[in-house]
Amino acid sequence: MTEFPDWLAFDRLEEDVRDLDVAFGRLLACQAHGVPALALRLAVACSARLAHGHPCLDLDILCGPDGGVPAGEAGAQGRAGPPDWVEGGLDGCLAALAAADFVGDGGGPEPLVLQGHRLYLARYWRAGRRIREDIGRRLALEPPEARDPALIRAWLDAVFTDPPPETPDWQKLACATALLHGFSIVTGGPGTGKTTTVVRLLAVLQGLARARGLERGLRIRLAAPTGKAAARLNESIAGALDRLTASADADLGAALERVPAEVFTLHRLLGSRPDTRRMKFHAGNPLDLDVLVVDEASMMDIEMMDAVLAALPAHARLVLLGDKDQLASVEAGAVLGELCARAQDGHYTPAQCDRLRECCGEIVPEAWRDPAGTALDQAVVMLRHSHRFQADSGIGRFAAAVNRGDAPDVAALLRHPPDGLSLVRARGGSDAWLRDSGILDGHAGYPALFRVARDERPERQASPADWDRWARAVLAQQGRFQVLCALRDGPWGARGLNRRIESRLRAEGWVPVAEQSWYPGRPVLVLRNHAALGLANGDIGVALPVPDPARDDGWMIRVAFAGASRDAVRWVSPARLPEVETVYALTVHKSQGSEFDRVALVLPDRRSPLLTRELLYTGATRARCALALVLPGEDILLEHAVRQATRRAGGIWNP
Ligand SMILES: Nc1ncnc2c1ncn2[C@@H]1O[C@H](COP(=O)(O)OP(=O)(O)OP(=O)(O)O)[C@@H](O)[C@H]1O
Repeated sequence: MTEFPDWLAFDRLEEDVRDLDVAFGRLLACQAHGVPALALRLAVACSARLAHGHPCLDLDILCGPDGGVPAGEAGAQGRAGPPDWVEGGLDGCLAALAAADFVGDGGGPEPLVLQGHRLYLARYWRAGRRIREDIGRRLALEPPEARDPALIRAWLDAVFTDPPPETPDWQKLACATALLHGFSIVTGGPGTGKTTTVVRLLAVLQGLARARGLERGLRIRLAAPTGKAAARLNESIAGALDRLTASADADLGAALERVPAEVFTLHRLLGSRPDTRRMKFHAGNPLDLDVLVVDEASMMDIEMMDAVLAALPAHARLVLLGDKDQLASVEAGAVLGELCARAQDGHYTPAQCDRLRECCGEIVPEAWRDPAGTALDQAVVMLRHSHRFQADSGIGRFAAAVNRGDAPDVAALLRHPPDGLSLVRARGGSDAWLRDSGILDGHAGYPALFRVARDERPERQASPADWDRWARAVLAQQGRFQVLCALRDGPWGARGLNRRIESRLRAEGWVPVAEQSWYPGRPVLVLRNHAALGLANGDIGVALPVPDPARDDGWMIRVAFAGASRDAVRWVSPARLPEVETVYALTVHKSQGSEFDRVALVLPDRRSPLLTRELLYTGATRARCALALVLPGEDILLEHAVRQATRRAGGIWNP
């Protein structure tokens, strides 16, 4: 085996260099001849950046004042200037890469690609290029439904009958925008009406398709990145359909009947197979559909976006829904964030404003107009009015202040918390915070979960439907309250908190003795996809006792998971479950796509690069009614988190 040259000193890179990254560096070093050590180190750093969600190594950031510390960490480490191993600054890096035969311009077989000042692994560069080209083609497409503005207007007026909560009616504008383009995005914070808007859009699309003689209607599919997000979208689509159907005339009623409520996970939609990256549906075997709506699109990474676009027929529309301000996917590429980078200010051209006015009667205000707007700008609409939070609601105000990076406002809100918001200090080794934050509350906290599991349990001879009903009640209670945290490890991470909460629940008599790991009421988190069981990474189930005549005590434990439709329950034997862990505390990352009535958001007691503005915002907006912020450390940690916006290297939409 070739000796690993110690002059490369990858361990001095000050990156979170993984074994995988070093192995990549070794491979390049073995094959390279006369290549500067700096080029190899940059290649290893580029590979290491992927673990932080960056699809590329941005040399301007690396050589800039923050010194290339992974996004958001510069302040935490207080370092100024590039790291020591970057010899000769930006010019030195560019010269080293120019001399490396493993770096190309994307046209050849080289494993790395340099574009301007950004270094990519070729695989991600190619995926980014395919995404740009595909979205560009769909933006240029004029869908058949877009050709008759008067008919569009008639249909939009038929579905938007309530007085709008704001002027202009951004939901109506979002519908019109999505009708006019083969690719569109509706972004907005929690409860801004993304689902409501898309149900109206789909009804209008079906109405317009029928009007142009397409009797079979459009083939529409709804999807979301995770099972949890898919289940939630299924519920809210079904609710929105019910509400619209209640006041619909015959034409609208017929169109609504053709709007599906079933939601697929993206993996299921694409036909993912175990142990291979290849999907059943791809460019050579495209999906058979006309419209695809993907919710929670902020969770889509670059590879998933690439796979979805590839599998979508050329004529099909893609509508992405999501909150651009949420945490991006853990994998590389904040695709939605990049695509929505200019959404805040609209940038609609005069021609687009005229078209929108013709199609929906709404006038885009001057502040959102821009004669230099791009094709992508015209296809993105940001909804701004939350129907979930009143203007004075604690959660809404807190989330908005965090999103603005307004640390003084966040501090002021926590000094005099409005309804729905509370600050709980966890100090001096005392467990009082467990009670103060609602975790031990008998009506709303975890004891309520055990109470429903114990008190509402059916009689032994009850019917299967009764057992399912009970399981649904337990799962509904599980969805009412959740402890969230920033980290996995450490006393204030998910692992430490789970142990602490479980032992406290044991002390209070809810959880049985330590040896009994599968006890009634134990909530568990699935850590791996399991296609055969229909379980996805991130699904949460609850262990419950059900009758088993074959056993001496007459009972066995099964884990109940919510099924695909509203009343369905999947019962799984613990022995068949893939990797799971107890989940009294869930990381904010894993909670994406879920919502709870009440949330206790526990911060760590020291600074962490993971504790960012996006994480706080995402955690806070998982709560519908009440948010308790638990602070075990100094207030300054919260201030740092609010100021620490994730700075991803971008590089997908504008390489
Ligand atoms: N124009 C509107 N007028 C009145 N109520 C509305 C309107 N739009 C949405 N709502 C209500 O606001 C709530 C949230 O709407 P919706 O679920 O569509 O938002 P969302 O952006 O998809 O939310 P999230 O993704 O955070 O779940 C629903 O109860 C819905 O009925």
